[in-house]
Amino acid sequence: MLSGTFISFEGPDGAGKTSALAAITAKIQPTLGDRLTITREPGGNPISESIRAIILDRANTDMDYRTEALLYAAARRQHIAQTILPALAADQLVLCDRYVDSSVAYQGAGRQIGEDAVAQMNTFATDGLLPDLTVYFDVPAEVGLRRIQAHRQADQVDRLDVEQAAFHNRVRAAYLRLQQAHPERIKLIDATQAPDQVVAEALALIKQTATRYF
Ligand SMILES: Nc1ncnc2c1ncn2[C@@H]1O[C@H](COP(=O)(O)OP(=O)(O)OP(=O)(O)O)[C@@H](O)[C@H]1O
Ligand SMILES: Cc1cn([C@H]2C[C@H](O)[C@@H](COP(=O)(O)O)O2)c(=O)[nH]c1=O
Repeated sequence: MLSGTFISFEGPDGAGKTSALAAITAKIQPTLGDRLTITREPGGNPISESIRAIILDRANTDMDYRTEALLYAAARRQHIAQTILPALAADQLVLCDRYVDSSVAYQGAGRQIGEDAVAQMNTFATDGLLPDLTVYFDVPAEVGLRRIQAHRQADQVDRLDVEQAAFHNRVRAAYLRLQQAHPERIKLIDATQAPDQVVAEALALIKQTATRYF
């Protein structure tokens, strides 16, 4: 029985998910202690982090798009089995930086494999496990890319960050379609706002869904 609460953070590159997650963790960790699991995709455990390194390595320019989609799904399956399910079974609040919506947006729309095909392929990996809440950090693609270029060292920019603007525009458009298709699960935040406001709105959504932890 999975009694915990599962919340994912989604958005285009540079939307501010990772910094918001760090700020939220600093605010709620003192209260929640070991009832809180913070994790990310691809990654979250040694096997999935190893797959992440292969996927994001800028040297892997010849990776086939379906190979890429399958590697994300493989990392996800391991993450679910080894990290997410045990945490939910232990009644924890799980906050995850990216999950299956990333595959639909990046591989389905960005790589143009097909959003339905990627969603279907991932039902095998997830066995139908979806977040109770997805906080979608919405920014125009060029805003996210400008942030990344302004703040990251050249060696921190990965294989997907260096994709062309058209790719990132397709990713953002797919996220907006997902949000419109699943408004009860996916809640949109205007992530062009100041960081403190973005964090306050994300935390309010988390508290609404995970009431009993606060
Ligand atoms: N609301 C904001 N306004 C301006 N800059 C921001 C905001 N939020 C985050 N940033 C800055 O933008 C950059 C990207 O933020 P962050 O790494 O949190 O984004 P991300 O969504 O996790 O990106 P990625 O998915 O590419 O890892 C960082 O340098 C961060 O300080
Ligand atoms: C889970 C997932 C991620 N991606 C992409 C999105 C980002 O460009 C990178 C992950 O890096 P981050 O800095 O940790 O956000 O991978 C993807 O294309 N498909 C996925 O399923």
